[in-house]
Amino acid sequence: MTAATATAPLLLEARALSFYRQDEPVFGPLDFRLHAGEVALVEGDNGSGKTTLLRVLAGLLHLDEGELRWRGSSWQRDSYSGDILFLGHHLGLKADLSTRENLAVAIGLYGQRAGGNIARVLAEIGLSGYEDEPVRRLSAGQKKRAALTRLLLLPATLWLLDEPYANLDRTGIELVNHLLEQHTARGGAALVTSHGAVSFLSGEPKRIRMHG
Ligand SMILES: Nc1ncnc2c1ncn2[C@@H]1O[C@H](COP(=O)(O)OP(=O)(O)OP(=O)(O)O)[C@@H](O)[C@H]1O
Repeated sequence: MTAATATAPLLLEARALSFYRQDEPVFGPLDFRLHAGEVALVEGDNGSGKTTLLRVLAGLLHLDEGELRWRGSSWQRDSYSGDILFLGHHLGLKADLSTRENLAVAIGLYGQRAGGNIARVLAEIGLSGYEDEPVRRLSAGQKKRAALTRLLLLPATLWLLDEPYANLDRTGIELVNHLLEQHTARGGAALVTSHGAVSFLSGEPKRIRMHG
């Protein structure tokens, strides 16, 4: 724990988490803590369970063993779902809707951060001129950017980002790091998986190792 996190509120605590498929262990037992203002890099080989862990935390898979606590209370999926934003391999975009329409759907489902503005956010994310383009006509990197706009508009405290840098060019990678910095500076936290080299703009992330 750094001096900064020593005083920051504890958001997420995982104790002896384990997950099995057909009685075969996928990961665990795993212990970690995440404070407000922290980014944790989830590390491990292909198939070590990084995506599975994020899906468990997002409430999409049932936890087999262990305990999860959120802000000091026992983890109840329904009670903190609005606090969590999961960005997975499948970006959760409707291909026939425009980027603007996709964002409106996400806001309708999860609410909107105070002061959020769709047009401004699309410009900030580098999608000016593509606001009304159906998502199926966007490049892979533009689709990733369209998905990332949710980070700017939805009100979550904990971001679960599975390979957020995939398909992004250099400015896109810097953009993700900038979003992470903004988010942690206002008390948010994030768990991030990445196979590529990650250079955080400042500081070193905490590391959660799926093996050893
Ligand atoms: N839908 C599924 N059904 C059955 N097994 C699955 C499923 N999804 C993943 N697995 C298995 O669970 C294990 C962990 O997969 P997971 O995707 O969590 O790994 P990962 O660390 O994210 O991998 P990668 O680095 O390749 O993205 C793997 O052995 C995988 O084969």
